[in-house]
Amino acid sequence: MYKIEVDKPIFYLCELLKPHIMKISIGNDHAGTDYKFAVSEYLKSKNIEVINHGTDSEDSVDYPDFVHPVARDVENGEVDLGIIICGSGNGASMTANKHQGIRCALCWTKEIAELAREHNNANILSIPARYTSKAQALEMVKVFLETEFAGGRHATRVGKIACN
Ligand SMILES: O=C(CO)[C@H](O)[C@H](O)[C@H](O)COP(=O)(O)O
Repeated sequence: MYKIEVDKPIFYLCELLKPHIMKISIGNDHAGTDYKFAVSEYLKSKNIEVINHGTDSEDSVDYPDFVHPVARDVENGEVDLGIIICGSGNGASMTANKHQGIRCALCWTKEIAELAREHNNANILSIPARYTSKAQALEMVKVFLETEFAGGRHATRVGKIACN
């Protein structure tokens, strides 16, 4: 029986070189407040710093007011990724994608969230709180943070998204 010894120094070096998601910007409208708190708690449990742009209440608000700050954080490189949460996710992702440096993905399954990172190098996840469970939302956040962009043929395509 052959026992494969993982060469420890190399193994740990590879782990160290993996991009660590250390800071996330998050924003939501009144339909996403409850989910925002659950997501924030999850992120903090993973030692990820959370920049919370609100809203923190369930009083009716206008989602662009809470999405633009997240998009600015991401495109300015102040955070690693962004998360926006509202009822359908549509208005929030439309708002975020108005920003030049943003590729915001509206996701409703963990598979779609995984592909948003792997194939599209998405840098903001838009969560439809009224159409996913909290468990699904947390699964999507987990896979969104853990999945790296595959590059290759996908990089060529992502490079063609921007229109002047
Ligand atoms: O599209 C939206 C914003 O991204 C969301 O679905 C909003 O949460 C929704 O439009 C809010 O609707 P409400 O009737 O004012 O609660």
